[in-house]
Amino acid sequence: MARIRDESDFRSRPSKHGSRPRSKQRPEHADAVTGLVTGVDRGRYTLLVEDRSVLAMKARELGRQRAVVGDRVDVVGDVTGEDGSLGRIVRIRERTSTLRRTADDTDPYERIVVANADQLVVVTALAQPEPRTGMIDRCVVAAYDAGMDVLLCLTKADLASPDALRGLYEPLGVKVVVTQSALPEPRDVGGAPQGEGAAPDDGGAPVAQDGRVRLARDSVEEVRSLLRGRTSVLVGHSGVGKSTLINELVPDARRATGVVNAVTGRGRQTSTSAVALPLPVGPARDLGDGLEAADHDGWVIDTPGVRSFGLAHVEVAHLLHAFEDLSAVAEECPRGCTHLADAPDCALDDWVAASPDDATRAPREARVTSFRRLLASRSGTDDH
Ligand SMILES: Nc1nc2c(ncn2[C@@H]2O[C@H](COP(=O)(O)OP(=O)(O)OP(=O)(O)O)[C@@H](O)[C@H]2O)c(=O)[nH]1
Ligand SMILES: [Zn+2]
Repeated sequence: MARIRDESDFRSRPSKHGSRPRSKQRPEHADAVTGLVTGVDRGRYTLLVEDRSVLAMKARELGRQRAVVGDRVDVVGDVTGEDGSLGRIVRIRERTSTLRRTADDTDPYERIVVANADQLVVVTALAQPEPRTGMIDRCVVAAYDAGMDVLLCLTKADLASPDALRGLYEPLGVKVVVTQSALPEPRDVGGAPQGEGAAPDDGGAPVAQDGRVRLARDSVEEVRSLLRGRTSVLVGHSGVGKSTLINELVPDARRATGVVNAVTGRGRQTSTSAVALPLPVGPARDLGDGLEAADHDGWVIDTPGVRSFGLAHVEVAHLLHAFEDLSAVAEECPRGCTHLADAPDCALDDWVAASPDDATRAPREARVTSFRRLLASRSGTDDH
């Protein structure tokens, strides 16, 4: 069978300096199998290979290349997934997308956060904590720059209205979905509320065993329908309800992340590593003991450590390409135009001014204003 040559052909040539004989498979890695990186923790990778969870490390020949969650990799060695087994990652497949963030105060490196994802889900509470548009803007910029779609998931709609935020982001083509806590269930007269889903005595929203509120079922299923068949990265500030949502979408999240925990031997997953969870096709599905490929339809990637995106690496021209209409208009801009509100003779202003009627002007204006907000957020200082 013909085999495509790639960099591993080069890397596995015998060294001029060493005379150590190569093992039989090494030059070709003909026995390599493909896996999906679902977790990374301190140099140990959790992979899904067929329907097995396999632990692996990087082969030396990968050099400084780093695999990240979402990567497809070729792995050799012990890929049984049995206790104590360890495979070796010999190749990282070409990525269809890379979600990056620039170095910031707390992290001096530019990092690829996740590979091969096609949707960024920005989880934002409508209240408690108050929404921060600066953070949402930066997420939108990072996603569009990576060629990913954005889904804005507005939580806690039982506490505040989503209308104002919709108005800010729908003009940018951002899809918006709204979740809220479940209404209190009518209680049996004389019967004490019991177990999961039971209403607390104050008549507030039902609370799960872990103390979190239960979410309205239809709102969770609407989110699920928007995640189906896709690889989605969820980001959000602490307290916005991201874990609550993930637990409802992937009831086995804890068991699934247990795969990662087994690696470190610690009770909890580290707070800085992303983890990919298989999205069950429906609410009642149980994944069983393993990550059964047939039982899921899409991946939900949780990023506990990512609270913001440094965007210094994002170029204006590249970002503009995510907006076809604005990109065409901006062809008429003076050279070096920043396209910001104070830019002289920016064609975006002419475009709004040239609206044939009020019904056209309002959405054009909203789109330009929102786009300029995104541009301004690249500085990374606009944290409100
Ligand atoms: N009223 C209301 N409260 C909610 C809703 N969703 C989540 N909460 C509550 O908000 C609080 C924070 O939710 P979490 O899911 O822990 O938030 P998180 O974003 O995962 O935050 P960290 O765990 O700090 O990363 C919890 O007390 C939840 O019960 C909602 O739709 N409505
Ligand atoms: Zn311009």
